[in-house]
Amino acid sequence: MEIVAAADSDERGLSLLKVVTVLQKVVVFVHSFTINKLRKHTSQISSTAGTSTMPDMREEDISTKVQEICQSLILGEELMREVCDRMEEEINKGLSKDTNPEATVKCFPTYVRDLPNGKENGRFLALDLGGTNFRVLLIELGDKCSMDSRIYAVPQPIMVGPGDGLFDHIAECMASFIKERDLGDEILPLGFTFSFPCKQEGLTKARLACWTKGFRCAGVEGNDVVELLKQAISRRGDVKIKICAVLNDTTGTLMSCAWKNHNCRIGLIVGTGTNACYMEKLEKVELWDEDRNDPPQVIINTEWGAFGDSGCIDFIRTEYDNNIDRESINPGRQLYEKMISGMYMGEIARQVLVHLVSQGLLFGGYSSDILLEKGSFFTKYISEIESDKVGDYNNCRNILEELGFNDATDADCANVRYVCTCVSRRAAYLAAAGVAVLLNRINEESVTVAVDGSVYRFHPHFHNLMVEQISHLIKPGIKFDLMLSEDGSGRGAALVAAVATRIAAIR
Ligand SMILES: Nc1ncnc2c1ncn2[C@@H]1O[C@H](COP(=O)(O)OP(=O)(O)OP(=O)(O)O)[C@@H](O)[C@H]1O
Repeated sequence: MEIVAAADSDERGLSLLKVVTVLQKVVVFVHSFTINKLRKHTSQISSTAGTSTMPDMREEDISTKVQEICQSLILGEELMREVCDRMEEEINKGLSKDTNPEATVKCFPTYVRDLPNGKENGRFLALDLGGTNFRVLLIELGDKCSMDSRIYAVPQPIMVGPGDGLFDHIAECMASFIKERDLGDEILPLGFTFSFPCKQEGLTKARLACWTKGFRCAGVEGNDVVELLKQAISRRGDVKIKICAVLNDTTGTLMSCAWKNHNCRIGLIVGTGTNACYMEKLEKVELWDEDRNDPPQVIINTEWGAFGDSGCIDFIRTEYDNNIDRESINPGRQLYEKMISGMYMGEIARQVLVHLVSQGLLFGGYSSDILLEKGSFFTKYISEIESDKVGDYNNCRNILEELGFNDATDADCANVRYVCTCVSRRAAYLAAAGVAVLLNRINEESVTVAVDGSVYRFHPHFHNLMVEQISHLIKPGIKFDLMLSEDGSGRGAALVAAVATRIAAIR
């Protein structure tokens, strides 16, 4: 009796399932029919409007609803100028003695007072820690620069484990590099590129202010990272080096470019994180309490990734930015960085895509499990999708297949591309706002900005978008160019060490 009843209810369940499946199909059909109608309607509206703010794509392919949802990511001229004004205010706060303790853009003086003259020479070691990989480099400066380097992974448990573990790992990689190249007998000068916010107290003393970019090693914040490195080296006892300088990758980028380009005054990174440094007149650096002799200037490491942590750019932040911040390992911190850099851009795009799906505006309203996973939409996908020619969705389709969407329509692809375009354009414009503020401060007739980082390097339009926006925001009469700076963290570190040695020899 019981068994029959169970079979009965199973059958009823199955029939119910069939009805639900048919209903779902009807809903999907009606839904995509409605969306297509809506798209046709939108394309008429757009073509009569005759304007396109996205020259690299056909805006008429994008539904009004999708455009409305992405509107919060679009920054018009007025907003951009407001961002610049607030960045200017925050930099002034960072440089002034009274306001620096509460400032979010810390503007740390780097103790690098001079740029290379192009005649630097010798052999140097460099360590580069600050993002996705850790590298050890051997650099030979002369007429040309030759470099030998090796990349070492920093395993995730080390990134969030005890500080000693991190520095032991660095020392171990360095020891194996030195051994492999038989450099044991030479005491080589070393530049340590450590690209996290540090308060420098000298050219070889840098206290970590706070970890960023996914690192969180205990016992390092507040301590001198050069000292921690020295301790790790002495724990091993098999490495002989002379640490000549600790620097940030922005400084390395600026120095590396300035080696041959004497107009270079700004270093910019748009990679895992974002940051910039620039050459500032000492008279504007109230914080500076060392000698004010020639040269009366110092490179300032702005640490602008933290711009907005005071709430001053909340007026442009979106629900997607809030979600990303909330789910990050450093909520409330590095808010400007979280809108710009490679660690977050893909995730911003994913958040928007998931929202569009939930509104029934993408993929017939059905997501894939992969798209719902945090971090599944890589920032490099944005570059790849935007590299497709207008109207061609080759890369886009491949990526969507990787994400579990095998039947994406052209309209889906156009919408995905539109989202990517909005996210990358906003990132490029925001980075441009910061650069424009620095150019206006420097106020020289012609300035080269040295840029590094995979987002700037590989995104197909990032450079052009930045140039376009900087041109709008700088004072008339200033000329600038953005130059890809090759290997700031290696060659730049060697150059800082070389310039420091030169200055020390003169004094
Ligand atoms: N093709 C690409 N287009 C856009 N972004 C990319 C691309 N490839 C990698 N990225 C992003 O660039 C970031 C890595 O940048 P980069 O290679 O400059 O690393 P890094 O030197 O470790 O970072 P940082 O300079 O901030 O310390 C990652 O977040 C990654 O998502």
